[in-house]
Amino acid sequence: MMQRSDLKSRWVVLVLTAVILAGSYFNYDGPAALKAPLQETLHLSDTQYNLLYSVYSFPNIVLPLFGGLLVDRCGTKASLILFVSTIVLGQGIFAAGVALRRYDIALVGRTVFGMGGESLTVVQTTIQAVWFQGKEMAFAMGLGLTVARLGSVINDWVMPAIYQSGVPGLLPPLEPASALSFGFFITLLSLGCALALLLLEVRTDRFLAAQHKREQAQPLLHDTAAGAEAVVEHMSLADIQHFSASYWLLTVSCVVVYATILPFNNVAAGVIMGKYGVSLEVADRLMSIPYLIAACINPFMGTAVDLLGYRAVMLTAGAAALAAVHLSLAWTMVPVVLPLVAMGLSYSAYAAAIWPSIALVVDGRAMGTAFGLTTAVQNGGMASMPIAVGTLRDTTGSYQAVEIFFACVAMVGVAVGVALNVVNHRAGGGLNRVAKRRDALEKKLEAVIREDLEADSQSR
Ligand SMILES: NCCCC[C@H](NC(=O)[C@@H](N)CC(=O)O)C(=O)O
Repeated sequence: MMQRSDLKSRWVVLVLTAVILAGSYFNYDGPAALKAPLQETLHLSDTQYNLLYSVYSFPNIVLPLFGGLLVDRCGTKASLILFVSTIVLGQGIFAAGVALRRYDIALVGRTVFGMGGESLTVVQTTIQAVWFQGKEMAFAMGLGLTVARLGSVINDWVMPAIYQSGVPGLLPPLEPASALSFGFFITLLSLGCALALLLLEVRTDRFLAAQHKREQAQPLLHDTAAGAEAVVEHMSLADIQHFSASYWLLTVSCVVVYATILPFNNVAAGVIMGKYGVSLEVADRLMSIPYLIAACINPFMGTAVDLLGYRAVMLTAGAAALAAVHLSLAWTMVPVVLPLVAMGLSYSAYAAAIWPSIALVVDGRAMGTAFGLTTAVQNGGMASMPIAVGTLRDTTGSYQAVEIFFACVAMVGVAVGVALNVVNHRAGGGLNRVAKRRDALEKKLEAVIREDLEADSQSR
């Protein structure tokens, strides 16, 4: 039966989903690019400024799970429009709050933005998984992540520039709300792409339904259907208990390994300055190396995964390399560029393997819930990591203990990866096989069954 992944329009879907997420990542990092002007304009302490990020993160320890359930129950189309509209609304409220010099309104804006932001990642990943299943899934997810991360990088350049010069005739200079209003226009661009995607999905539904009808009209498929209607079961929270051991191991791996990458970025400048004695400006530039490297090579890592498989091996190797990176930052004085480049490579390898793996170990109707649950648990890890890191740094007075801690967490990721390889091997080793080959095998099997049924119906 023809599927979405057989259609050429999947490449349009890839572009649209990538731009949608880039709009979200662009605005997530908005406060960081405008830290000083925001603190000055709204008279914010460091704690109040950090709260702009905490109110984004904390609800997301739970929300993406329900976001994912919504994706499975109501479909990707409705969920996509809902989550993109939520980030538009959130960014609008945030910009208005800053324009009105109302910190409370700004906080409400960031909270609403967060309610859409992470669930948007879930629906975006689900859409890519559906459109690229058995095809170039890891490449598509890698390219999507690259574009999204570019959204963060562009934000770092564009926001301060708009703050300085405004937009002639439209937005006044030296006003943080101007830059944030520009961010609001970017969310409108995401909404435009979401609407275009909605149209494409509706047309695709019609096309595939017509195609399906035509296939059912063939005598063979009358036989297989035997007059029975396909039952579409709806996903419920209780169905989570049926997720496989591989899924749970992937989720634990995602929490621990991501906890050694993204939260490291928050303290990277401090680690580099403390250890190598460079200025804040130099440390800021150096700390962008891992994300830049990852952004450049994500699509290639994705292609490697699509062509070779070895997902479980790759995510275990990624965790091991991250442990080595953190140990070298704790105990050696190698030029700092080396561990930072190695971190970018390992992050990219890990990300290329983990997200497509989740799509492979769950049933299609549970995909949104599975991505949602993993994202929710992952956010739990990322919300608690800064607290652990801050406490370690305050009690020991140095970043060495922090780096050893990061390395230990990465080693837990290695142990989970080894367990995943064993469990998955016992279950047939699907994670380490090439998805295309699985697809081909399934098609071969389908053809054999089809031939059998045809022979059967002729002999009757
Ligand atoms: N299509 C996969 C998208 C996930 C990419 C991943 N993002 C996350 O894990 C987010 N849930 C958390 C975050 O962005 O902070 C990434 O590697 O950025």
